[in-house]
Amino acid sequence: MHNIRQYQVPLQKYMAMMDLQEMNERLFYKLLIENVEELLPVVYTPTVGEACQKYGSIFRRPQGLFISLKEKGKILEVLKNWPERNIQVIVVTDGERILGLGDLGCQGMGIPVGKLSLYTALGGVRPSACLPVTIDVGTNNEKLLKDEFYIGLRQKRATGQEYAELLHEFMSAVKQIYGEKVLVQFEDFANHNAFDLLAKYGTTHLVFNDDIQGTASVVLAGLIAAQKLVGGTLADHRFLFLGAGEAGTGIAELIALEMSKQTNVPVDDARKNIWLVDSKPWAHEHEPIRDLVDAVKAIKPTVLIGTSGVGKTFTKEVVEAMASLNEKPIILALSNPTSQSECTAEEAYTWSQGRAIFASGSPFRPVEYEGKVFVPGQANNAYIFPGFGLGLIMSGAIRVHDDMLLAASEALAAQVTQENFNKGLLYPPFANIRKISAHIAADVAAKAYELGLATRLPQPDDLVKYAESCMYSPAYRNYR
Ligand SMILES: O=C([O-])CC(=O)C(=O)O
Ligand SMILES: [Mg+2]
Repeated sequence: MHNIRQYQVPLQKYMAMMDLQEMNERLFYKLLIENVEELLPVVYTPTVGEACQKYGSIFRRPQGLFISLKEKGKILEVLKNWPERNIQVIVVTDGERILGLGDLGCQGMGIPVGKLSLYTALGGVRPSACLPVTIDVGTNNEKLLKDEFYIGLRQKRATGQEYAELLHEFMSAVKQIYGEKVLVQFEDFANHNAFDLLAKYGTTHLVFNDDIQGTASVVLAGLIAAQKLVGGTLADHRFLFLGAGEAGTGIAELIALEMSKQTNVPVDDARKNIWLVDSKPWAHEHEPIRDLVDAVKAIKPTVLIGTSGVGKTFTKEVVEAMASLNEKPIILALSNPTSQSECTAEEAYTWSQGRAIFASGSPFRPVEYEGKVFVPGQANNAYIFPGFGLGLIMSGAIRVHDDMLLAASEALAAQVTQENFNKGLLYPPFANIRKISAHIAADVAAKAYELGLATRLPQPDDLVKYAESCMYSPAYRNYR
């Protein structure tokens, strides 16, 4: 750590950590686990975003498997080149929508690599069981196409049938070589492909989309926890979203599902409390409203959620309108990385005179406002997906079910202590993340057994203990 801390520039810390991962995997994970709050923003959001933008010029060795259009018809063979056979989790991207940064083509590889290192560090999945994959169908990023250091195919993105066939070959090959229980996590695909792939493979494969389902689960956990701060239940709230993409609609659907379970109302009725700016699938009867401030004034939401990928859209006017409507406005600025955040923590607290309950997608430092210190929560997907994946793996689940997402949200919300609430936190500190992941894994596994989707039988008596016993630990031995 002393060595890593010599670097002032986050990207240099990132490169030093990637070198360490390559050179001494055990030490990499030991550092990451023991210094998780300090290193998470280095190996993951926000620094990983910058790393992807500059991936070609900081390239050292391939850290994952690239599968390009040129490998069409040979994907099974390509997979066989990977040195490990016993794969449990694949994180795959096509690089079209990396965080809120757009199309980075092949340079998106930093995301599967980073997410899988969190599967290991936070969820205890063995490093050798993790496979990062980037599907290279080209890029529409003109700057990258002209960049001498670009590492991918220099062509416009393949779409339509050509795209679908490559993805289908990949999904079939993966099941053929690694079996039915391999978890495939889709990450940072563009909206249309993300929804299509999840719908298409959800019934035949064990698939999970972190941007839709993981984000939904982590945000729902924060909202369940927030009820302890503001009182009442989810059904007492009105939600307004800016951005109806993967995250926005994913969160909205999961909130509606949870509300409908809590209050026994049909999901369609629960949806009436949720509004998305510019959304077709969620359209309500209402005259058109042009901008967000007017939407806030007209809808009078108690919760404002930013999932647009566009920074600085929660302006002073917007936050002030939320604060004038609510004693404790809940404001979630979820777009990543920090540059795309809808507002900063400081803006949320200052413009609401210290009344906002705020969380963001990317980390912000504590803020002092009128002598009081506010610690912003981070609605970080890393709270959920590592434990969620571990729960699927340890129960031998063969499909993902929405009720498992609800179980994960409730498990995470239950880990927020009174002491955390006293500081205004909606999420527990990351320092305890392995314990949190074990609890999430246990509850997800329990749900898999309950739904008849688990294949590891008999069901262990104590699922938390069992989860802990499954977790990889980078322990050093004492030699005499
Ligand atoms: O990476 C994160 O922290 C959340 C995420 O998946 C994204 O923004 O695409
Ligand atoms: Mg993502």
